[in-house]
Amino acid sequence: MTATIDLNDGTSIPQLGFGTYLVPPQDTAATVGSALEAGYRHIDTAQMYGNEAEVGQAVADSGLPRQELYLTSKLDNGNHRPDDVRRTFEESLTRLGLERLDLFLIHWPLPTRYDGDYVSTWKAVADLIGEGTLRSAGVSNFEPDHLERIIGETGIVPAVNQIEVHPYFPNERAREASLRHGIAVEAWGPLGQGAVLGDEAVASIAERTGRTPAQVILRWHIQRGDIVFPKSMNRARMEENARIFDFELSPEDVRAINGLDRGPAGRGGPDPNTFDYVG
Ligand SMILES: NC(=O)C1=CN([C@@H]2O[C@H](COP(=O)(O)OP(=O)(O)OC[C@H]3O[C@@H](n4cnc5c(N)ncnc54)[C@H](OP(=O)(O)O)[C@@H]3O)[C@@H](O)[C@H]2O)C=CC1
Ligand SMILES: O=C(O)C(=O)[C@@H](O)[C@H](O)C(=O)CO
Repeated sequence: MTATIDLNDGTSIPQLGFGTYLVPPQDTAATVGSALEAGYRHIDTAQMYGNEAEVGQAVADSGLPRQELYLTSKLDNGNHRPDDVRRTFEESLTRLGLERLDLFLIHWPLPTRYDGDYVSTWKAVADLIGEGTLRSAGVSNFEPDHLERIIGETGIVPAVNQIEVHPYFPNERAREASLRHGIAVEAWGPLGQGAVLGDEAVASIAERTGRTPAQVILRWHIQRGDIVFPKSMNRARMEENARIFDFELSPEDVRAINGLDRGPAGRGGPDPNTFDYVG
């Protein structure tokens, strides 16, 4: 169903996955189960989403061999203190019913919290590698300055940076800073959390190519080399979002979608420089 992307630590990740933000816990086992049936093998969750246990339930119920699956979770904003990193990572493993996670990310840098000390948090996350319980360590919502600090002060380069990326907010500064360090880019909100789906330019490309707007947008991401995990609670849309490896956008279509960039106004989510929410 999908291509894979090689990470800088020698592992690889399926380029297409399934997102679980705002999938309520009571619906998660069925929704993720449906995504696994539809062929998804990469699931993105987070401590913050409150649905790790139900993701784990879907994985167990699927009967799929563990090595066929790629599972990511993220450190919640209240768990940045180094002592809390290991403890809550182990709690995530327990909730997920796993012996090993494929990827664990610092969810937000929280530069205005914990005295701005996300460097110690990064060191604690990276230290989890090598104990057999985590394959790859990364970050999320890290801006160029945050990346420079953690790499400069620890010498450890994250495997991925999961950032907001979509046609209205291609986030080129953070994307290029990541790629310059060999850090793979995971595009969260690849459909602009729904906002890009009604775009006229996208609709006209969709009509001409016989695809849907979601497929056109997701294909644009794939051709850029970004890792995506669209979320849908609808089985038909899950299947639609996965049928993106049997066509190609022309250079003209790619240029037209690149032209939808709205600059900073296109950002749909919080600004990582100021976001300091701790639940
Ligand atoms: N690291 C971070 O800070 C963040 C990470 N994420 C991760 O990224 C994932 C993806 O981002 P997300 O915020 O969910 O937004 P997406 O860009 O994936 O958009 C999801 C929305 O689009 C709708 N949708 C999906 N497919 C289609 C389709 N084919 N046609 C029409 N509508 C569609 C969904 O509705 P419906 O369910 O009804 O189909 C939902 O409303 C998250 O689920 C999460 O795992 C997200 C935000 C922040
Ligand atoms: O979904 C995530 O992973 C997030 O971090 C966001 O939901 C973020 O917390 C947010 O948008 C809060 O309004």
